[in-house]
Amino acid sequence: MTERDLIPTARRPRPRTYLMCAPEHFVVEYAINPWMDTTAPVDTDLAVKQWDVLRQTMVDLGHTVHVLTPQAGLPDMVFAANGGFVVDGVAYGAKFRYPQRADEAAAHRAFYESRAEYAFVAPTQINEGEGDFAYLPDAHGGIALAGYGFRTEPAAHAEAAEALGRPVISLKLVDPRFYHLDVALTVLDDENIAYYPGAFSEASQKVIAQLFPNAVIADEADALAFALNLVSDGRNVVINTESTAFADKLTAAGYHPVLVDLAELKKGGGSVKCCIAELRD
Ligand SMILES: CN(C)C(=N)NCCC[C@H](N)C(=O)O
Repeated sequence: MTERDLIPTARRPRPRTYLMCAPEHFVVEYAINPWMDTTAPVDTDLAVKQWDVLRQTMVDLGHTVHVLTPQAGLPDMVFAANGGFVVDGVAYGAKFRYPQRADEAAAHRAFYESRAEYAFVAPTQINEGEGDFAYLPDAHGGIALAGYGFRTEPAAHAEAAEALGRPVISLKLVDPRFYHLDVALTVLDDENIAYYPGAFSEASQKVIAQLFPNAVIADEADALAFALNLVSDGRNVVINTESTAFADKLTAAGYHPVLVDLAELKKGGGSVKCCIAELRD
């Protein structure tokens, strides 16, 4: 028996393909979420160094990382998870809520359209990609979870269901500090999640509890540390260094946390997951 045989099947790592974009032009010059303070200094060089450690960490874990070319004038482009939602090679494109980020959508679209393995579906409804969509291939036959309330329109959930041919469960976000689904809920493996209940309406809390009775529960302090803005390959969970308390909860649940410092990018209102789109092809 090998060490791998001792890991429950659901918690075995699976090699993934990711899309990232270096924060070469990262600054906080507008405020479109409660974390952004245009008066606080930002060290762009430090942001690039921290991002590169994250990119290298994903490569060292055995994953494939594609990178987009960063564009001047698009300081939030580092948050590449917002550019689309890809399931089984179908890339449902993003349509950003705020004009400051609108031009990022074209860069993501060009990436998908340049690669034969993806079929791009242009959105008509406002949606911020994996910021508000998550996918679990082995839960309930393969379902997407989708947030609304701050950024993505509920109509985009129906559009995504039509584009991807998967059920999409709409969940209402109610706390502006957790303005995207991916700062309130995360996919840990192909069938289970972690989430902070207080970020959701009472009705949505009931929906999540019914679908995921074994979910790992985060508290407010975990959520404020952006602990849920993590990326898991099913076993290795890449999470920011501020989230040690939640990392301990993940270890207790059988996962393997890998800590990465992304403090500079938190000034833009994002962390690990925001920087990484998963390309499920
Ligand atoms: C998962 N992702 C991508 C996020 N949660 N995104 C962070 C976006 C931050 C940006 N300043 C904004 O407010 O749009």
